Amino acid sequence: MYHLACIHCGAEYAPGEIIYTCPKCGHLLTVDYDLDAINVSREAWNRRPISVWRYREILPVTIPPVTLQEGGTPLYHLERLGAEMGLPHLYAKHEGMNPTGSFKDRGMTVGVSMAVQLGMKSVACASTGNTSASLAAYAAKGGIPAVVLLPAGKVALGKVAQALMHGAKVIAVRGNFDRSLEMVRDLCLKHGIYLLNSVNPYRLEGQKTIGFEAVDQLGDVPDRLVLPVGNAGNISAVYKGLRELETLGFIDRLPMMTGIQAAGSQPLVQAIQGSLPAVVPEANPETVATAIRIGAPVNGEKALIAIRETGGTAASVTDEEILAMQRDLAQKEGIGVEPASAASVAGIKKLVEEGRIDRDERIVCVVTGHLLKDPETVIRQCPPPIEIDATEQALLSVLHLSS
Ligand SMILES: Cc1ncc(COP(=O)(O)O)c(C=O)c1O
Ligand SMILES: N[C@@H](CCOP(=O)(O)O)C(=O)O
Repeated sequence: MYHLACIHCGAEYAPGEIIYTCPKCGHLLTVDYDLDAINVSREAWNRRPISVWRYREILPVTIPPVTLQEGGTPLYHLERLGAEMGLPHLYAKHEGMNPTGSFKDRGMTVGVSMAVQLGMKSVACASTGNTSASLAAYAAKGGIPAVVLLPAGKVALGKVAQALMHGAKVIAVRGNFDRSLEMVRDLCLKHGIYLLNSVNPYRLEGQKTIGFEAVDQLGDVPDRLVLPVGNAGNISAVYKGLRELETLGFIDRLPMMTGIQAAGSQPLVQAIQGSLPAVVPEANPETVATAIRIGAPVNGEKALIAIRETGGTAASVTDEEILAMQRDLAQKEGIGVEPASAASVAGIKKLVEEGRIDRDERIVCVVTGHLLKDPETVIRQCPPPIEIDATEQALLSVLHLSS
């Protein structure tokens, strides 16, 4: 059993109400479960395959879900990079290994299932790319039409390709992501379309399972969980889920939630570092990590709570640091991620160099999206293939081998 609740005024709403913010005070909503009434054990969960749906008792979906077998992503021990940074217990949870290549699939399996459960006939989102790719795929699986609004010219090629191929109506807005989100929110409210951005509290329920899996795979609660932050939904979702595990008595402490933003787009970092009561939007966000090119994070209020309540922190990294870490992950660990995803590990490198974290911590960095999402940024960084004549001599010559 669950209901919707306002995180600010505490007003409660029936689970079937199609609302995204509190009608009384305008603040964000959350999904509140009656955790005392939930009959589940960790042993029962552990007997199920690791996936979003292992944790179905604390998810809102009651119908057979719209699923593409999301979750169950690998947790890698970053032995080489960890040794270089002096962090023996550094891990990466590779969310790029989800069906459409990002963590958004965890949210969309729940979000699109809820759209069906609530009888909605169409779905929409604004996106810097991954949300649209994921929504398009899950809407296709669920048999519902999808509309996606993208900031024109600012979305990585792989993501646009996915949204188009999965059959969404793709609209490029001459404006940034924040403006696109305003437009789609209006559209959904006025035209009865189901909004599946992270302001939808049900969608975030799916994303909280990243934290559950990290705990299950590590066999313990990490000391620190590090996420790249854009609209701030993911860090908020993971924190909420782990609070629920704590209330259930399945874990006895929470990790320090740590958010990393790009230097050109860091309103959450400024709020944390300046001890501000709220996130002040950045009017002109800019970064090579287009996934997190977001100036007005809609979940800022939730993210501030997640970081402050767990003694976590927030830091920013430059585009150069992001790209250097993207190459390091690829070339020293074999892990291919898109730029925004590398921000979490780049952030940890910076925090440890600045002496802001303990080297003995067990740290899980969430790397959020796959390398192939943004091939253009990869190609720009790497030397081109060496073209040769189709002869053995030419081949040996470029390899500096003699015949
Ligand atoms: C690859 C990637 N990483 C990180 C983020 C940031 O997640 P959030 O918006 O939940 O903070 C996004 C989207 O915003 C993303 O697509
Ligand atoms: N990176 C995101 C942007 C925000 O989407 P949200 O719905 O998770 O807030 C994207 O991929 O579009």
